[in-house]
Amino acid sequence: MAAIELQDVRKVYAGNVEAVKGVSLSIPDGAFAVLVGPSGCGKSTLLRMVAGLEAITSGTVSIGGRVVNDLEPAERDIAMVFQNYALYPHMTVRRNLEYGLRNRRTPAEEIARRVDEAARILDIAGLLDRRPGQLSGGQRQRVAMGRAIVREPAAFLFDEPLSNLDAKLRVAMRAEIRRLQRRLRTTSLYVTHDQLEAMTLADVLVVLNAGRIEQSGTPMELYERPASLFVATFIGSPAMNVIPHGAAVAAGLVPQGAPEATLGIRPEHMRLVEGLAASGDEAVVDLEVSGVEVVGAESYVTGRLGSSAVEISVRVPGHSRLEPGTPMRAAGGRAAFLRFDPQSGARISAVSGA
Ligand SMILES: Nc1ncnc2c1ncn2[C@@H]1O[C@H](COP(=O)(O)OP(=O)(O)OP(=O)(O)O)[C@@H](O)[C@H]1O
Repeated sequence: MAAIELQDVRKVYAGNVEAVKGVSLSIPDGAFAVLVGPSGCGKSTLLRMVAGLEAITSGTVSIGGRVVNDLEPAERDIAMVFQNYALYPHMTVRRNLEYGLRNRRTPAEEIARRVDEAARILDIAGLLDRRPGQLSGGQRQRVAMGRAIVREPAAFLFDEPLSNLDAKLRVAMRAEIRRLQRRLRTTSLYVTHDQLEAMTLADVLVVLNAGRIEQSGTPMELYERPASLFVATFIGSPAMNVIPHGAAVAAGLVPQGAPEATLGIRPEHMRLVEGLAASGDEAVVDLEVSGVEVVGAESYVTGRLGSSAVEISVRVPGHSRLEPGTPMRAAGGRAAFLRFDPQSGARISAVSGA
């Protein structure tokens, strides 16, 4: 096992595309780190530099205390799991699992031991004589995991491994990967653009934006104490409500002349109130219902704030039957509103309890 350390890592592609702009990150031995961010933010580039599939323009990458910048992928003691599985179609599952070990001239009994162990852990022992074409998507993904496990590497690198699976299978495989990693305690770096996947898998969640780390920490730290408006709106679904300064003043949420700030509040920190039923430490806004999304045990009611284009989403229990166009009043505890610098996006207010 091994810690992964990145120090001021940069990547400039031909044509002067600066994909990664100085990333420093420390992933402790045995931790599960997830890189998340919008398309094009540099996630895959960063992962590929750790894997050795992409040259590092500057900075250092070390795995287990050893700088690996100039090592070939095969010399880095890592195993990668890709979204397209990268299985050999003409080989049986057993052969696919054995392949890397055979290339390394691992003794036959050792290969058999590791393959049987991985097949047992992943519950694919009954599939060893099939070819990848005879497997379901989930089974193929398990074989791809198996191929990584048998290597017994210092680290696992995952590049959007679940994005080809349907929603239900993705959730099941996500839980399986987490269980497996907890059991094996192999340091892992996982790339996804799915913030929910990132939240549920990560010990260390790293939000990347335009080639830089916006924030890293535990999922709940990022959720409760986002460093920026970018993190606040990227983490959490539905997204945090954002109210620009002008709209907040017009709605009476902040007094005229108050220092400029963009407000943010999560849908679950708001509630619908009748008349003046809000308590003294709550702020109240009047909205016009613009949409209702029923997600089963609860609903998200969205309303337009005055004549502005600002929409605010409020979580309500059960099946809301509010009709679009109806007026509604929502209240949120004043302490639940976060304030962000309108220019830089940095959070400027303290978070209660933080
Ligand atoms: N080989 C390349 N040559 C030039 N530019 C590249 C190359 N590969 C990626 N880029 C650019 O580098 C930036 C980061 O790309 P990267 O693939 O790392 O993003 P990503 O966060 O993984 O995106 P996605 O979620 O869409 O896969 C993008 O602007 C992309 O266009």
